[in-house]
Amino acid sequence: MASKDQRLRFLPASVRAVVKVDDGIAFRARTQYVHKTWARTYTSLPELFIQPQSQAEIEKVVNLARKCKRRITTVGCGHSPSDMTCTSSWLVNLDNFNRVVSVDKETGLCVLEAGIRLYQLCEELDRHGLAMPSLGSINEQSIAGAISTGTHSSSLDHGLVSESIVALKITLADGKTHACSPTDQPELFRAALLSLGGLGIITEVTFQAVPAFSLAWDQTIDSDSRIFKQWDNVLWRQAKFVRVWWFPYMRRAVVWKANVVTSADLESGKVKHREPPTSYYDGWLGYVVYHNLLALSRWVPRILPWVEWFVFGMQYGFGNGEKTKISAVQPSQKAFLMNCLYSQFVNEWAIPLHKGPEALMRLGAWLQNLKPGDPGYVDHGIPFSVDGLWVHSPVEVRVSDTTLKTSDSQGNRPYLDPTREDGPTLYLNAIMYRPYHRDPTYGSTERYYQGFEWLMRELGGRPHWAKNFTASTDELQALYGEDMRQWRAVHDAVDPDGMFVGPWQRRYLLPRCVEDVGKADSNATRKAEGSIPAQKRPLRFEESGFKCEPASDGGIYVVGRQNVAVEN
Ligand SMILES: Cc1cc2nc3c(=O)[nH]c(=O)nc-3n(C[C@H](O)[C@H](O)[C@H](O)COP(=O)(O)OP(=O)(O)OC[C@H]3O[C@@H](n4cnc5c(N)ncnc54)[C@H](O)[C@@H]3O)c2cc1C
Ligand SMILES: O=C1O[C@H](CO)C(O)=C1O
Repeated sequence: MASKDQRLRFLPASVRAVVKVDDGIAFRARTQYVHKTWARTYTSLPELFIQPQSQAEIEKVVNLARKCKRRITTVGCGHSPSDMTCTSSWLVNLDNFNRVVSVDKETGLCVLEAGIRLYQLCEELDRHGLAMPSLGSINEQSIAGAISTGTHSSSLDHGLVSESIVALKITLADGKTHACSPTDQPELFRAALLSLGGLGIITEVTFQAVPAFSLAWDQTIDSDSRIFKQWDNVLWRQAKFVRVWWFPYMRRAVVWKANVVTSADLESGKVKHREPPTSYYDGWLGYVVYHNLLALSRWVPRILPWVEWFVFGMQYGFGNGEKTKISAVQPSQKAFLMNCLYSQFVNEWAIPLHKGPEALMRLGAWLQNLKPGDPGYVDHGIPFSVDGLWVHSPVEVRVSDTTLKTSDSQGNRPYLDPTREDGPTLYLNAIMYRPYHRDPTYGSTERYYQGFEWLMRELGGRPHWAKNFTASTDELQALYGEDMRQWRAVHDAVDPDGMFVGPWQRRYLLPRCVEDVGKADSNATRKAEGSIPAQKRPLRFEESGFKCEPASDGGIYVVGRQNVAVEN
């Protein structure tokens, strides 16, 4: 193992002098760590990568950062598809602060160190006859990362993952760890429940688990017109968990639905666990075929409607209805999971549930360039050309209802919750894959998302924070109104010097700020934004004072500056 001096040898001498002081508490930091997001879409080179193993070590990191005037970004496992975990300053990761502190089998309340991954949590809960009430598509995320972005599953009986958090602890810029809950510092609690890394380091959560359960699920494929007819009364209420993948060119959709199997039925043997049927095409072959067809479509994008027909026909069947049905019975923590395939861009918005058929019909009419008289034609109204635009499949269609278990009055609704406060929410997630980590045909993702976002905005949508949306701070302020002001008020009180404001947080959460722009490094003097010569302005993300360059292995290299968190 490299000595501490070796691990820190690339630090500026002034910083090295501060972090080397031995006070008996470990500082597990190293330089030259390359941070890549899961999709390898974004890369950055933090000055330090730090993996603390105890609360005291976490507090020490914050105190040292303050002394060294460094900003802190926290990363879970980097599964957020955006550059929200990219920094050139200090990157903190709690993979080694991931224990289960306590489990109460009777109440289901568990105290967890915040770095625990969801798969570790599910395994640990299962040992105690407990489970997470619901899961999204994967179980890789850290619990802190999942709640911090508003991660959700698909069920009208559930809201965000954060609705299962009944209390938490967060280490703030003062270097102290604060406890909060709906009754203890409720403003801090509501701000921290969905905080996008911008408040402090969440170190511990109290999680409400439920008795372990299995799911009996089935999956069928049908035409979207039939699905739209059932939308309001049947589709989303026919089972406890329902999720849909919509194929814009074939105008078909896969409907996956699952109900809880009673433990009595499992114990008596009336219902038995069984895996779904597989065909020769599932698994490796289907994975490789789709990947290579997507790669080919980078050069010949017009094959994409055919690829959609072929790939999903091979996987789910070319017909519609009952004959396409498959089913299984699995423990919940397995049944929820799906193979999310390849590196991807994802742009997901939350709109009112009842607007779903309109949204998909208009999106379909736009993407297919339908004309009056064509089957499925509606006036989409999207003011962007679709000429030469071909997109990937599917669009994920999911639901939640955050009004059942959270509210302002109960003190547990996150200020930055993007879902509806007046009823069920529909999420539409537009996926564009990056085959072999290469972007789709030049400009196609941007144009797809331009049209998609325009429609989502028109239908009253708000973006999923983790994904690849475009919105200005002013727009987000308008979309969240008083809630955004409340979040900022908490932020300004607990992090007045912006220690936890990385480039992403600056870009989206705080009012346009001139202080960073023009700073080349920590010694640079402040400049008013207006005084920066045009040619020196970074091309993208200019309000964050960062620039982004193409990375040599695909994706974007986020180049930052060692911004000081506190002025001398
Ligand atoms: C394949 C795939 C499938 C996905 N499926 C779903 C899905 O079904 N539903 C859904 O809603 N989303 C989904 N997502 C998005 C994913 O759930 C979120 O991006 C989640 O935040 C990732 O967790 P993470 O641990 O990787 O966090 P990161 O991406 O590392 O971080 C996310 C945010 O949390 C902050 N953060 C992390 N740890 C802490 C901490 N200890 N204290 C304070 N802040 C912290 C970070 O600073 C950052 O702002 C999916 C993403 C992928 C790549
Ligand atoms: O962001 C996400 O990626 C997967 C889809 O591939 C998923 O379900 C998300 O949410």
